[in-house]
Amino acid sequence: MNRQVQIIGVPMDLGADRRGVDMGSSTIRYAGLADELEAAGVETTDAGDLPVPRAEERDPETVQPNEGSAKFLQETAEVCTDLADEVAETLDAGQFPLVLGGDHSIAIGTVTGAARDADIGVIWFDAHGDFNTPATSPSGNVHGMPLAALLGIGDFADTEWANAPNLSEENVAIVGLRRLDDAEREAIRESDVTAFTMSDIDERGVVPVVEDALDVATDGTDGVHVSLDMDWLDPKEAPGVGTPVRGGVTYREAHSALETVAERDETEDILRTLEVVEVNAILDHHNETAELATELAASALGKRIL
Ligand SMILES: NC(=[NH2+])NCCC[C@H](N)C(=O)O
Ligand SMILES: [Mn+2]
Ligand SMILES: [Mn+2]
Repeated sequence: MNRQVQIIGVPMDLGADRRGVDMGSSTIRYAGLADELEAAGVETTDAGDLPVPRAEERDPETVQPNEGSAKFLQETAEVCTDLADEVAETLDAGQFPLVLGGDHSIAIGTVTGAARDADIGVIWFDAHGDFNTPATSPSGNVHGMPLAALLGIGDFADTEWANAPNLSEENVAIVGLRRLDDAEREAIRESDVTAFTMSDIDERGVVPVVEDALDVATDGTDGVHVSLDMDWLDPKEAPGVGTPVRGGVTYREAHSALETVAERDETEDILRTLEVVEVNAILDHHNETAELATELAASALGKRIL
C-alpha cells in the first residue's frame, strides 16, 4: 500500500498524574520510528509536536472550582481541538496521521478529527476502559475518560469538543481489558461497546479476538482508528508507563495483534488513523518501551518478518 504517513507529536501530560509522559513523542522518535517505518515500506514526514501548555505555567486564577473532577479539562479541550484540526487536515491532504502521545486524553483530539468527515470504528488496545466521566472518576485524570468523552456518556453528553460525531458505540471494541473502576464497569456493561478482556485473550488467543474487534470496528464504517495504550502490554515488556497493570499481553501477542490489523488493512484498506500513547520516559528502562512502541506502529503499518 502506498501510504504517506504524517507523524504528529502531542507532548501532553495534563491528563495523567505521572509526569514524564510528555516526553513520549520524542522518545518514540529517538527510538528510530522513521527508520522502522521505512522498513515497513511507508513514506514518512514529521509535523513536529503540537504546543501543549505546561502545568507550571497555569494562572491560579483560571482554576475551576470543580477542578478535582476533571483536571486541566479546559487545557485538554484546547489541545484536543488543535489536534483534531491537524488530523483532519492531514487526512484531507491524503496523508495518514500517526499520532504520538502524550497521555491517552489526546485520543479525544485524534478521534474527533478522524470522525469529522467519515463514519469510523475504533479499536482500543488498553488495560483500562478509559470510560470514566468527571462524575465517576476516582482520580480526576482525563486520560481515564477519553472513550466516555468521545461517546458522550453521562456528563459528557453535551461536551461538543469531545464528542465524536460519526462514531457509535456499536463500532467500538476495547481489547485486553483488565482493570476497571466500579462505575466504569457498570457504564461499559450498559453501553453497546464490545469489550474483550484479557480472559478472552487467554481462552481464545489474541488473533481471533482481534479479528472479532476488526469486525466490530469495520461494520458499516468508512475506516478504523487504532488507539494503542502501551499499558496494554504486560509491564515486563513495557515498564515505561504511568499506570501499569500486571497480566498484559506479551511481546509476541502484541505484534500478532497489530499484524492482524495490517493484514485486514492490506485486503480491505480499513486503517484511517493510528495513535500510540502513554510512553513515560522517566519510568522507562533504557527507552525499551519507546522502542517497542516504534516496532508495534511498524507492524500495524505493514512491516513483516519475511
Ligand atoms: N489511559 C490510561 N492509562 N488510563 C488509566 C486510567 C486509570 C483509572 N481508571 C482512572 O480513571 O484514573
Ligand atoms: Mn491504560
Ligand atoms: Mn488508556
